[in-house]
Formats: sequence, C-alpha cells, structure tokens
Amino acid sequence: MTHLGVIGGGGWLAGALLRPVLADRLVMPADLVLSSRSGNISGFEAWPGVHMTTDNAILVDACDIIVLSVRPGDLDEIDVDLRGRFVISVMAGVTVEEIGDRFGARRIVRAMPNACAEQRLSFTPWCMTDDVRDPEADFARRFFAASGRPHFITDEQELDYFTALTGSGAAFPALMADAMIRHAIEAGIGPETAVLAVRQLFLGAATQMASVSDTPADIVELFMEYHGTTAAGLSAMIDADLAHAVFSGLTAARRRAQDGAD
Ligand SMILES: NC(=O)C1=CN([C@@H]2O[C@H](COP(=O)(O)OP(=O)(O)OC[C@H]3O[C@@H](n4cnc5c(N)ncnc54)[C@H](O)[C@@H]3O)[C@@H](O)[C@H]2O)C=CC1
Ligand SMILES: O=C(O)[C@@H]1CCC=N1
Repeated sequence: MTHLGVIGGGGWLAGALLRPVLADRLVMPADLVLSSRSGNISGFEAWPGVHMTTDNAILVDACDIIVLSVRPGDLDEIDVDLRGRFVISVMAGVTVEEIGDRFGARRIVRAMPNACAEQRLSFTPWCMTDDVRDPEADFARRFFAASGRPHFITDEQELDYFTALTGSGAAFPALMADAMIRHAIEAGIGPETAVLAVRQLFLGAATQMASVSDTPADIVELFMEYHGTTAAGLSAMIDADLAHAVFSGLTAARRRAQDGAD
C-alpha cells in the first residue's frame, strides 16, 4: 500500500486537503504521516491512527508519496532527499524546476488549491512533469477531487496566475462582503443581522453563479436591463471603477506569486 507523507501536515491547507481525503478513505490513517515543527498536530482527532513527527527524514523513509505544504519561506529548512519519490507540491510560487533542483525529485505534481478545500469546494489547477507515471497522476487527481474540483493544466506559468485568482479562496469575495456588511451597519442594520444577510446573499449568489448557464457578465446585464434599484447600484459601482480595484489586487497578488511567495 502507498504511504503518504505530508511535510507541513499540521498547517492550514494540509488539514483542509487531508480531512476530506481521510473521510473518503482514499488514504487510510495508518498510511498517513504528517510532519510539523512541534509534532503536535490538531484537527485529526477523528483519525487517531495518523502518524505525526517532527522529523522529515523519518517521514520520507516511511512514504512513497510526499506532499510539500510548508510556507515557501520555510523551504530552506527542509533538508530531505526525494530522489525516486513522487512529490506533490501545493506551495505558492515554488516552481517544479526548483523542487527538482532542491530535492532531486523528477516525478512532480504542482497544484494550487485553496482553503475552500475544507468544504470540498476548492478549485485546484494542477500540472505535472513528463516523468509522472499514470497511476501517480490518477492518485493526484483523486487526491484533489476529494476537496474540490481539480483542473489539469499544461502550462505551469498559469499556476502563478491561479495563485492570485483562486488560490486566495474566499478572501477576495470576503473583502466585498465585508464592505457590504459595514455599509449595512452604517445604515442602521444590527451587526448580527448584517452578517447573516450578507452570508446568505453570498451563498445564494455563489450557488446561482455555479449552477446557471448565464455567466456573471450575463447576470449583471440582466439586472442592468431591468433598470431598477440594482441597476442604480451597479452603475454607481461601475462609475467608481470597482473593476480597477479588482484588477489592481489580482495584478499585485500575481506579481507576489511570480516573485516567490513567502
Ligand atoms: N492557506 C491557503 O489558503 C493556501 C496555502 N497554499 C500554500 O500551502 C503551503 C502551506 O500553507 P499553509 O498551510 O497556509 O501554512 P501554515 O503556516 O498554516 O502551515 C505550514 C506548516 O508547515 C510547518 N512547518 C514549517 N517548517 C517545517 C519543517 N521544517 N518541517 C515540517 N513542518 C514544517 C509548520 O509547523 C506549519 O504547521 C504554502 O506554501 C502556501 O503557499 C496554497 C494555496 C492556498
Ligand atoms: O496567501 C497566500 O500566500 C497563500 C498562497 C496562495 C493562497 N494563499
């Protein structure tokens, strides 16, 4: 049986990816090894058989598939030999070439999930080196399918773009939601009701956008053509150049991913 080792397994993203994988029994607890700085990893109480260590060399010895999930700035501390191992990296801004040079691995999948993995709703673009074997590619696809929607890409550079666009998960929509909540509170709505209302709005809007054939642009146009209160609000937001703010944010995030996130 394949053993999976996750370096940085106590982190935010690793937990979000692994709990669905364990719940689906894609990997059994006894076949999973997690490493962290402290060795005390929470969030896996439902699977007491999961192994935990502070020693990455022990993890690598025990496992044939290694997931790299430390922050890019902590990569220098990871002193392991991954020659002959199948490696899956979810690190932002760390290229396949760098992973190969640092660790000697040739069979590498690089992916960019987001924290919605915890809800099994990540969008997860991924790419791989030519050396990856068919069953390994199949495992990677199933691994990421447990926590959302994997999307295979052939151009690794697109991963830096997706790091900005979707790697951020709920954060960019949350900024918009927070602005709406603050406006509602200023208008006299109680804070709890404002949060409740905007959460439900985003749930409805996201569910609708994901399920109807209309694109987001079609939905905007539909309301503009209605010429009602929504159109008044949309026009003011367009005049205030909401798109410019969004473009600036995505450009900055992409630049950070290209420069090497830390
Ligand atoms: N959090 C997110 O939403 C996303 C994160 N990522 C990427 O995932 C990677 C992990 O990010 P997070 O989980 O958010 O970070 P985190 O800080 O929550 O987790 C990192 C973990 O690595 C461990 N660690 C650090 N040095 C270590 C070492 N030498 N040996 C073993 N473990 C060590 C830490 O103890 C910590 O538990 C990053 O490279 C990030 O770019 C990618 C997409 C989304
Ligand atoms: O904010 C970050 O750096 C991490 C990596 C991509 C998304 N979240």
